[in-house]
Amino acid sequence: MVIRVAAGIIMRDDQVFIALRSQDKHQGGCWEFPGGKVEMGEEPDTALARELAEECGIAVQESAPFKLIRHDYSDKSVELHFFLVTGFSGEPHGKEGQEVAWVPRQELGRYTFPEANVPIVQAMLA
Ligand SMILES: Nc1nc2c([nH]c(=O)n2[C@@H]2O[C@H](COP(=O)(O)OP(=O)(O)OP(=O)(O)O)[C@@H](O)[C@H]2O)c(=O)[nH]1
Ligand SMILES: [Mg+2]
Repeated sequence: MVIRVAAGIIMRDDQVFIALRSQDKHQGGCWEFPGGKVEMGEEPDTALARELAEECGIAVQESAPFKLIRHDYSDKSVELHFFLVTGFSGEPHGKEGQEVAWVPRQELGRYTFPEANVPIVQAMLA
């Protein structure tokens, strides 16, 4: 079974907002682009808006599909719909208590992301 996920690369100026996945989660201890599972019958962009409101307390106003990545971890397979989020209201924060950071795009390589995110980080560094 493939798990569909929507995740947002939240950008302001040349900085990207990332969050730390808690240890008890899949890929815990890795940094992530905030987001979560697409529910049954839901569109990825709707899931994105819902998840970013829940996890970061923002309302998405401008987003565009960026990359679709299929990845098989040893324990699960994911289909990640990454969106570039360039317009939002509210100030992104760790609404669920997660550690967060604004990172200059060129410095994303210093953070450990899940394996599936490697092409995303590479694209951001290019
Ligand atoms: N949000 C997010 N998930 C990612 C990224 N990269 C990546 O491989 N994933 C994987 O995608 C899956 C979805 O993640 P999630 O745990 O955020 O889902 P969720 O918010 O609905 O969480 P929940 O099930 O704990 O309520 C996880 O298996 C996670 O490891 C990423 O950049 N952002
Ligand atoms: Mg999540």
